[in-house]
Amino acid sequence: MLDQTIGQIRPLDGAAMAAARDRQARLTKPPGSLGALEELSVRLAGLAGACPPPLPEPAAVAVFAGDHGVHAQGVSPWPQEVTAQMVANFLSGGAVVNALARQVGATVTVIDVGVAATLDPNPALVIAKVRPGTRDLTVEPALTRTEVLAALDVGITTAGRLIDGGAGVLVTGDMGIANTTPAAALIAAFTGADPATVTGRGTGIDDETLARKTKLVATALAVHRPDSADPVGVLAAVGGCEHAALAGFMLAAAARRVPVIVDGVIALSAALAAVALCPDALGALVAGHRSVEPGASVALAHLGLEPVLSLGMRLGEGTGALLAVPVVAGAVRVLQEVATFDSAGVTEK
Ligand SMILES: Cc1cc2ncn([C@H]3O[C@H](COP(=O)(O)O)[C@@H](O)[C@H]3O)c2cc1C
Ligand SMILES: O=C(O)c1cccnc1
Repeated sequence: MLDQTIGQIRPLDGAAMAAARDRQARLTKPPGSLGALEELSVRLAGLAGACPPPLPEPAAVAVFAGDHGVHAQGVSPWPQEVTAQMVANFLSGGAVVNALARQVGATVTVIDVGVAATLDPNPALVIAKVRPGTRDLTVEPALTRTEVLAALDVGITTAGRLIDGGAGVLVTGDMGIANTTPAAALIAAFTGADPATVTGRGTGIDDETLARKTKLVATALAVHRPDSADPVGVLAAVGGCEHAALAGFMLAAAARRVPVIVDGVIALSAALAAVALCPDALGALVAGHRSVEPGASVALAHLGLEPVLSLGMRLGEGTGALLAVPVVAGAVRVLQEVATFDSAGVTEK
């Protein structure tokens, strides 16, 4: 599915982007007065191949859940069983992602792509477990290449289902205790940044644990020497099931020319993998927010994306990206509905 998906991804449509720029200049407002909304509307026109593009709604967030062998190294203050417990919380509607999804009218889909525990059957849970938790990336590859391809397929299938079900914009979500460690390793591998500049406190670790976590990321890179020209190999060496699934999810959105709002450091590490697999996938990505996790800013800079929001958030689950949904929709609605100087009879300067 990966090759087929990548084969469908095309660059942004230059004519639609030019039409959107031209229209932004004729709307009844001083040119440039909508700041980043204007360039956002231009990109969305380029993605849709139409000016104006369709409203990016309804939104659908997919929360990919997985566990991590590196948890055994004490990189997170939280026990591994919290991953499965939070999945149950998502399914009963009690997590932050559920509240914020309700706020913006988004559906929440939860996918077990690699949770260690066997989860109770629930009609609302998609079980697509590639393996029950990854291997410890500080001693051996976290995943095999075959497992990475399977997880990429889970993301591709999920995006396809949501788009077929009518979603106009996709939102990335993640759950996996310890998953900021593989995220940091992926960001270092794809950007070449130093482990110390990309490793952060995750759910809230003390100075001593942060120093150890940073060393573990450096060890993983030294053990595997991941080659950024081989993104599947990088995901296998130092990634996770949810990271790979998120990369597939973004690629499938790009293939279907549907925007995908990217959440925090886990999603951004996956975005680096997606763009390494297919550079034109970048056109479909909207950075929802700037997580305070340091690797997030390194990844954003590498991708050349300016986030919509900056709220000092560091939760994951898709929460920051969900809050950006109305802003992204607003950028399109302006292009669709605002009168031009000509049509409204407003005098230009
Ligand atoms: C109750 C709870 C809810 C969460 N929701 C998202 N995360 C976030 O924190 C985890 C990553 O941080 P670290 O690498 O430090 O473990 C992931 O599960 C991520 O989604 C949560 C974490 C916890 C504890
Ligand atoms: O950036 C994030 O999304 C994030 C940060 C810390 C822990 N979990 C997620």
